[in-house]
Amino acid sequence: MEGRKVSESETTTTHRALPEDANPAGNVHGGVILKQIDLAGAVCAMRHARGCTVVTASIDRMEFKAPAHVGELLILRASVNMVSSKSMEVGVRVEAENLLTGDVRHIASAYLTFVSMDEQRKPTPAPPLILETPTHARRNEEAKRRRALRQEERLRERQAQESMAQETATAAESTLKPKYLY
Ligand SMILES: CC(=O)SCCNC(=O)CCNC(=O)[C@H](O)C(C)(C)COP(=O)(O)OP(=O)(O)OC[C@H]1O[C@@H](n2cnc3c(N)ncnc32)[C@H](O)[C@@H]1OP(=O)(O)O
Repeated sequence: MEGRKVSESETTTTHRALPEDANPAGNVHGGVILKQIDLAGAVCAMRHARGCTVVTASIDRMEFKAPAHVGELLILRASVNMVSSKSMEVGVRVEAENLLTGDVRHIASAYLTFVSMDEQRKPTPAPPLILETPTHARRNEEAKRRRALRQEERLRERQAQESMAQETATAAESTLKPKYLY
């Protein structure tokens, strides 16, 4: 499959924060920002996987570094950091621009994993990623480390679920058995 350059899918989207996006104090809800992150990331992933749809498989833990306020413009910049076989890590940086003063603040950064899907809605390979700059190479290295950590975490969770299921089955079996046999 032919590779695709990082610059071919880089995406910038904006969202003007309106009163319905915020709490009574005028701070934009985290969920609103998260939705915009997911949308921007999906556009970027779809541009990379052109011709396939994508689904969000995971969003890494994220922190809100500063509040965004009603009236401000959220600016979301998304780019593909890494492609493995069927999944892509997309990084999204969110800034808030005060349209009156021009002041811009970093609000949050997030890393999302999207999976490209074929017409039968089955995971399908995504085009390899062509890195063009030292920044792309650095982000790619960091993304590989995050992928390894994610895989370890998923394995740990699966093992914990399996051992819990085993304990539940054992407990159910012991309550079914009569306690005293005469
Ligand atoms: C419009 C939207 O955004 S949809 C919004 C919400 N998202 C969804 O509804 C997605 C629901 N989840 C699913 O459909 C499935 O769990 C999928 C498609 C994400 C993965 O399905 P699986 O059967 O696990 O697929 P499979 O084992 O073949 O893995 C496919 C790829 O997904 C990756 N993957 C699967 N689960 C995860 C996860 N939790 N986090 C990160 N990557 C994941 C795998 O590593 C693999 O990538 P790779 O080939 O590059 O290594």
